[in-house]
Amino acid sequence: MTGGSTPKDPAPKDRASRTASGAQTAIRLGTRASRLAVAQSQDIADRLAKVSGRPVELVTVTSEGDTNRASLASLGGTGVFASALREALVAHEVDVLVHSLKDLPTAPYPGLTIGAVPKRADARDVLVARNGATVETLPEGATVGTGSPRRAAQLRADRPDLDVVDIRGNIDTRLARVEDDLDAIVLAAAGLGRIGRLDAATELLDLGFWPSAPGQGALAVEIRADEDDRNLLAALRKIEHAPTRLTVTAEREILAKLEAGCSAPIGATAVIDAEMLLVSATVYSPDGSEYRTASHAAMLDGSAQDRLDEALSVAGRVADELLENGAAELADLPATSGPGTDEPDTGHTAGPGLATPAE
Ligand SMILES: NCc1[nH]cc(CCC(=O)O)c1CC(=O)O
Repeated sequence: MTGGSTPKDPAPKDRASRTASGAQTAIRLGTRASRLAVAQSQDIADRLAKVSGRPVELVTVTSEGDTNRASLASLGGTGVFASALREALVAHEVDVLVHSLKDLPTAPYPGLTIGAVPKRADARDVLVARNGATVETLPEGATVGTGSPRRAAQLRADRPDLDVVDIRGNIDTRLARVEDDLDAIVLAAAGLGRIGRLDAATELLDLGFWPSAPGQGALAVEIRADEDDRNLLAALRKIEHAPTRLTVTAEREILAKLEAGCSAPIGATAVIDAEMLLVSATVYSPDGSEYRTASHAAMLDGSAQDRLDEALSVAGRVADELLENGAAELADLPATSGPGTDEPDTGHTAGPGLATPAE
């Protein structure tokens, strides 16, 4: 190397939490522009600012899922919302992303990792109906909107007389349909709560009969896998909620094992009760006429890693039992092989099971 006398401006790959002059560097949080995305991003930004002592600035990133009016299914898969954000993260344009965990594909994304899973909000779905109706009191043949095959199957399982209508759009758009042309819609309690509209709910749907999407109500804070900003890493550890990480890991493992996308007709619920992890999942036929449920439990002890391994193992048993009972055929999932033919994790990155819209 021939020593140049005037060093160029160093352009470090990773920014330190302070500049050379001692000023604090802002943490840049990439977000979609939707009301829900901004609400949950701002919530995490506020918490990160508090625990890191640094400013956190929101950077809006537009994705195809936001601009394309076509049905999400035609956009070719899960993660349509996440991909533009993830590209910005990989390119060092932002430092953290906040995702709704249930919209995030289970396959790992090269170069990125989930830096924190904060405490989960309500995992339940809610009914928003005219005249304060509940599922039970909806009039015969009432129209109920949802874009989720799981919710459609659950509604049909309970009330075969209902007219389930496929709807799209953000939460405000969907709420407006109840004023407009529908008798009711089904939404996530967490999303409604985050935009301050939980008052619109006319019934909270019990997870026992209405298990919600794996990871529903939880957020994932994504960072670069090689992030070396120690202040940021410490801040993420402070907003991490270990029981949530554990339960959503179990729920998402079932989705991965069934090779299902985020809108497959699958509900999953994991809870921790007095150090006991209970994991159960239900897979529906699209018309709701049939379903399979499996549940397993285990005591949790040992290190955080032991507990995560146990969660994965319990979830694996749930998935295996569902497959043994024909869940893949029932819901038309690609994972028709059943237990015992575990291939190296190749099936999760592509295939028809992933080419499905977000809920
Ligand atoms: N795909 C839409 C979506 N993604 C995340 C939420 C909010 C709930 C959550 O964060 O789990 C919603 C709205 C809904 O399902 O009603």
